[in-house]
Amino acid sequence: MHLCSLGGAAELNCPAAAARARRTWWPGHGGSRGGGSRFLCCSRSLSEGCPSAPRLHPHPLGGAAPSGGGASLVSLPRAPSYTEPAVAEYSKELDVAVRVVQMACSLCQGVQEALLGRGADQVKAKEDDSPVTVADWSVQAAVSWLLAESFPGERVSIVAEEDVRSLLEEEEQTGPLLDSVVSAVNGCLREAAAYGLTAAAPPEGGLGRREVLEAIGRCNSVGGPEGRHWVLDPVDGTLGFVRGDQYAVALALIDGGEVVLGVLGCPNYPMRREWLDYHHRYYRAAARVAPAAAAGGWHRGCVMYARRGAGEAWMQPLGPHRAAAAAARPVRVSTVDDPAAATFCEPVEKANSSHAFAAGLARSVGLRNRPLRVYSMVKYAAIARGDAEIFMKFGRSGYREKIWDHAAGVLIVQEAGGVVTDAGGRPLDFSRGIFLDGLDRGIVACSGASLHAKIIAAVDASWDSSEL
Ligand SMILES: Nc1ncnc2c1ncn2[C@@H]1O[C@H](COP(=O)(O)O)[C@@H](OP(=O)(O)O)[C@H]1O
Ligand SMILES: [Mg+2]
Repeated sequence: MHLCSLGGAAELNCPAAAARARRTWWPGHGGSRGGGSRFLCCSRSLSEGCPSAPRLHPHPLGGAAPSGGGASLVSLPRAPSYTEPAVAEYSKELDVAVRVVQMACSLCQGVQEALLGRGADQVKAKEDDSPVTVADWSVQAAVSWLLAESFPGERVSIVAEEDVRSLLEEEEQTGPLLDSVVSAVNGCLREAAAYGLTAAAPPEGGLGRREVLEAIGRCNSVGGPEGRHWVLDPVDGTLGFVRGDQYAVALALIDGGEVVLGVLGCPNYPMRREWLDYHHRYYRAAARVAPAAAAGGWHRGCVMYARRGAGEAWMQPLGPHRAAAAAARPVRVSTVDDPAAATFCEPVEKANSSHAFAAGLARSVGLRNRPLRVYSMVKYAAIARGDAEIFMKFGRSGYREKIWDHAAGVLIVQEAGGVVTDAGGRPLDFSRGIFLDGLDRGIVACSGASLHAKIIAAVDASWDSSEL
């Protein structure tokens, strides 16, 4: 199946697409019913010789419910089944997940802005000393609520990082916190219509303390090999978040132990690579002086998403649904396979991954570029869209990686054409519950098989002499 571009010469030249457009018009990709859409499914394959078929992939959200801004995703009828069954699988889940992550990113942006203005007293420490903020609990509550309301009648299982107990303990020790969370959650849910999730809007008056606590507490699933489990890291890279730097909102769906869809919201990772080197505070300052440039969206972050087996991954800018979906585009890993030209990513914090071991590997493989040190799963996003070629993580011995720190990013990289395994070259196993148990030494994500093979061989060659 291929797509014809709606509204341009391609569509006019394609009778199959035009006829289908008259019969069943669905905005495959974020357009309104009145026009402005980019894609329309054409039933003729490339081999059947549609003269105008550009080599475009159908957008993965195309087979789901209509995506006009303000429409209720859940209450409107499903799109006609022009997509093949395999392609349509999980399309509603992916559509909802993208909208939910968009809303969560918007919530985070508000909290981060306030946090940077107000200072460190807004940042709390968890039992393991890692930071946590209003955003972590608020996103978890909002996502939990939105998923439950979007899939009524289903038992929605969610594995997520935060828990109610730590929120209540914090409230007891350091003062009012829950009210800030309730207010952030309601602020987020009030935007449901703008993101096309009207059916998931909160009741009049908003959610109360009890409902917010319940929503957070519902995310206590432990995952595993059976059934469906949503996997959420509400704010991945909280240290980056509190420092005004990169962080991610990560949502994945595991079905039968396999990651079947992944959505990664990266609020400070702009759509255009050339803006990457600028700190996001600079974008905001620049946007104030030149609002026209801001309207172009160059300063905003992005949301990436993929569905297992589709062989493609997509990216859209942050923002309400209609505009964001209209600006979506596919992403692909880099084609660089010469180590001398490749860039590798690693965590900023050397406590989270050995910089020394990675530097040794880089030398032995012939990587010459400076490492790209980035907080959070934004590293996976960088690989998926070709901003870097390699991501390596070697935690200290005994550290157990959690599924919410990897599930969404791994799938997006794989579907964008990359390879992700443990450092022994084996696939990551997301079927074992909360932890990525059985992981051999570390995690290696690469844009291609050749670089991946070189890194894996280098790990083997140097592991015994390392202190890991
Ligand atoms: N000692 C450790 N070793 C490896 N990873 C760790 C770690 N301590 C925390 N992490 C994980 O690393 C994540 C941050 O990744 P990175 O270092 O790449 O930015 C944290 O996510 P959270 O910030 O969501 O807690 C946390 O899950
Ligand atoms: Mg995390």
